[in-house]
Amino acid sequence: MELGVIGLGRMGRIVVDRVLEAGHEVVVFDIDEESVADAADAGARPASSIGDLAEKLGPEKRIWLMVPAGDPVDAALDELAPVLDGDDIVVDGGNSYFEDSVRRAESTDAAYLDCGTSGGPAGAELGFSLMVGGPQWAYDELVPVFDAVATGPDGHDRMGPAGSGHYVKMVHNGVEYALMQTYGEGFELLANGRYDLDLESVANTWNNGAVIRSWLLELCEEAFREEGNDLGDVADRVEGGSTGTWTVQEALEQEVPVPLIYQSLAERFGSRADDGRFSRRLASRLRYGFGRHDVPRRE
Ligand SMILES: NC(=O)C1=CN([C@@H]2O[C@H](COP(=O)(O)OP(=O)(O)OC[C@H]3O[C@@H](n4cnc5c(N)ncnc54)[C@H](O)[C@@H]3O)[C@@H](O)[C@H]2O)C=CC1
Ligand SMILES: O=C(CO)[C@H](O)[C@H](O)COP(=O)(O)O
Repeated sequence: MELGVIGLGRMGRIVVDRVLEAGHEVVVFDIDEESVADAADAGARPASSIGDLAEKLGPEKRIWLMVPAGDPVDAALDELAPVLDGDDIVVDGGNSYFEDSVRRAESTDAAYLDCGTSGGPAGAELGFSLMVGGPQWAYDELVPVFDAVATGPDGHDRMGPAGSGHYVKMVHNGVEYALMQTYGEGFELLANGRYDLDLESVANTWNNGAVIRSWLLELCEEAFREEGNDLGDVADRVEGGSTGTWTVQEALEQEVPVPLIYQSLAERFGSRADDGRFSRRLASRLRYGFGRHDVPRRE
């Protein structure tokens, strides 16, 4: 299969490498010329514009968008619109708002797959977890690509119609916020409690057989190992927040109580007052662990 990939940042580049590794052809474009040149060095065919990428793909186009959510997705779709028809397939693998994905699916001539992607840049070696929404035929057609990008055949599935992939990913991120918050609170109590504890050792011990073992807890262990028991100069400030805000808004609309997810989001907003909370500094460091997001550092 031949896949066009638009957006070659932390995530898009992993999509390219994994699809190439599985033996498929990849045509790439990014507004950053250096990223295109790097991907070409790795074996992809470079394109000089979105139009050029579409031309290189030939009549049945399979295109994966991995650009930041919001305007860049609409901008890419606007440029693709003149060359897309009903035999083509566009995947949006970013963290788009699900209602935007429903709108885009309705207004795009191609079959549109909204694909929630979890695993972050740290998941490059293992592969991602992919939550896909959209037409069944388009999902079936792209199974070889999803097999390559995900951990394997079990690492992806079709959730339902348009929007459902990004809806499931939105809720996933709400859960992610709450898990990070609860690990942060537990370690904050241990750090300020009555014993002088080695937190890396605690995390390591918990990760070996404890009920609360998890990948996020492994990333806690990594954070203590790399930053020190007191998290060194990691600042008390957690960025991000859009997907968690959507989760809470949707929960309010559906009248489903999600107090832990809301509280985790509120803690992030509260962190921007810079009052030195340990739990938030750990959450910030964990975002680097799985997402390679920048860690704000103390002066
Ligand atoms: N980093 C993470 O942990 C995860 C990120 N995502 C989502 O994946 C998407 C991409 O994220 P990252 O790779 O982390 O972002 P990134 O900022 O590392 O990469 C985005 C790339 O898109 C390119 N770009 C921007 N506008 C463009 C346009 N109009 N045409 C072509 N290229 C354009 C940029 O030059 C950049 O190379 C986002 O929606 C993000 O929320 C999803 C899961 C995990
Ligand atoms: O989707 C992700 C992980 O699953 C991304 O890392 C996302 O950026 C996390 O959300 P936030 O930036 O709000 O912390």
